[in-house]
Amino acid sequence: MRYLTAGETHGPQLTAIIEGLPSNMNVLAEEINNQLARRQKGYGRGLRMQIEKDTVNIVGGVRHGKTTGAPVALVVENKDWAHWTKVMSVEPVEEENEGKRRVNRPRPGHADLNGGLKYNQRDLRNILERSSARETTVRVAVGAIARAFLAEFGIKVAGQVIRIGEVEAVRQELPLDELIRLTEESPVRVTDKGAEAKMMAAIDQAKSEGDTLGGIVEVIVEGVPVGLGSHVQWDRKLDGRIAQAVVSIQAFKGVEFGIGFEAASTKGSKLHDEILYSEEDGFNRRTNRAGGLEGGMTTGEPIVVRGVMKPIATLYKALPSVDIDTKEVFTAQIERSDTCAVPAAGVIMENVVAWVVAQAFMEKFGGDSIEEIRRNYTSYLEQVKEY
Ligand SMILES: Cc1cc2nc3c(=O)[nH]c(=O)nc-3n(C[C@H](O)[C@H](O)[C@H](O)COP(=O)(O)O)c2cc1C
Ligand SMILES: C=C(O[C@@H]1CC(C(=O)O)=C[C@@H](OP(=O)(O)O)[C@H]1O)C(=O)O
Repeated sequence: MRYLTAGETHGPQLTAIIEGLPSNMNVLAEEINNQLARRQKGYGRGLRMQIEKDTVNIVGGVRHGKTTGAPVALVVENKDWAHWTKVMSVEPVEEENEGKRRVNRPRPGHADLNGGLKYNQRDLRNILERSSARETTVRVAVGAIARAFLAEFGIKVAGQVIRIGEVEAVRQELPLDELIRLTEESPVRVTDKGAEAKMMAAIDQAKSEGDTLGGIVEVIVEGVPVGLGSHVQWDRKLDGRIAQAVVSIQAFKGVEFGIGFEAASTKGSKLHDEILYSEEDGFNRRTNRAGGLEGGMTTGEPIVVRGVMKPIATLYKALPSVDIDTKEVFTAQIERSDTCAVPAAGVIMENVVAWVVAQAFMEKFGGDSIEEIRRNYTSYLEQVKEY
């Protein structure tokens, strides 16, 4: 399975094409819209989220709510396009519009300068339009389909915010449904009410200072069988593939699994998850410090992965930059911007991780219809049970 996205942040729409989904799988616009709505929430976002009302248009590969095996095409419209039609027009614009909203003072931390130099663009809008995290709308729509696929096999995905700026949330070990319920109620997607208030105050303060904040989000995938991914080739290792998906989210700079970076200062005897066996549960572990992955393969324990998001690049109190025309020192251009997008990014991370796990599941149990995959899966579970 693979997918591509296209579209600009202020263009008419974002598009995704997914290739390789099995037939006879339920794909409901309502489920996709639910994920899109989750992505739009989250304390700290700018005015754009009040303009958009993201909903999906399924324009290929699905009939009467089920996949046919053909590529699935998804479209999400930009409501903001109405305000940008002239600036963004695909036709050459008239002279009077030519200079309007041209970007010539690159923002440190964004893609503007590198993209301008690389693609030889003198209007950096041609870079920012595509580097913008607006693109994640359709990645989330794709992830919603991956989640629906995983749900057919009892696999669930959830997420929570662990840190915003200097405020860390106390992590509770909760049943996944409870975690989902509590984080859905929280504007910053935490279960720790004390941290919630402090995080919101930190975002307000950063905003009033023209500054921005980053943070850490955690994603948990429960119900995965042992043996997704593989140890035999570098690009089949599932931890590596999940890491790639996480760091591909705009502004994500780090990733860790299970106990993560703490592993560096933990002795082996205190780190590795002891192997247990019982008739009822088969092979299992008392602990899950590995975060559900060993040797690039799932252990059967939940996948636990965290991603680090840097602070938003566009600062209302802009940083020094250089005008690409005059080469003079100026402050960077200010585009309308978020103060903190960590809670929203947590939803994005859930969905990109769901995609990679669904992809690995398809590789292992793959078939052309959901029925064929179910047969393959059931037979593998028998093999594992009898091992
Ligand atoms: C949900 C989300 C919202 C974002 N909003 C903004 C924003 O309003 N302004 C901004 O400068 N960057 C924002 N970013 C981050 C930029 O898109 C990102 O920093 C930029 O594309 C450069 O890529 P890099 O940070 O991965 O190197 C956002 C990222 C995410 C995930
Ligand atoms: C549009 C979204 O996020 C955008 C991501 C983004 C960036 O630079 O990444 C910059 C802002 O764009 P705008 O100037 O249009 O407000 C955010 O709003 C979205 O998440 O749907």
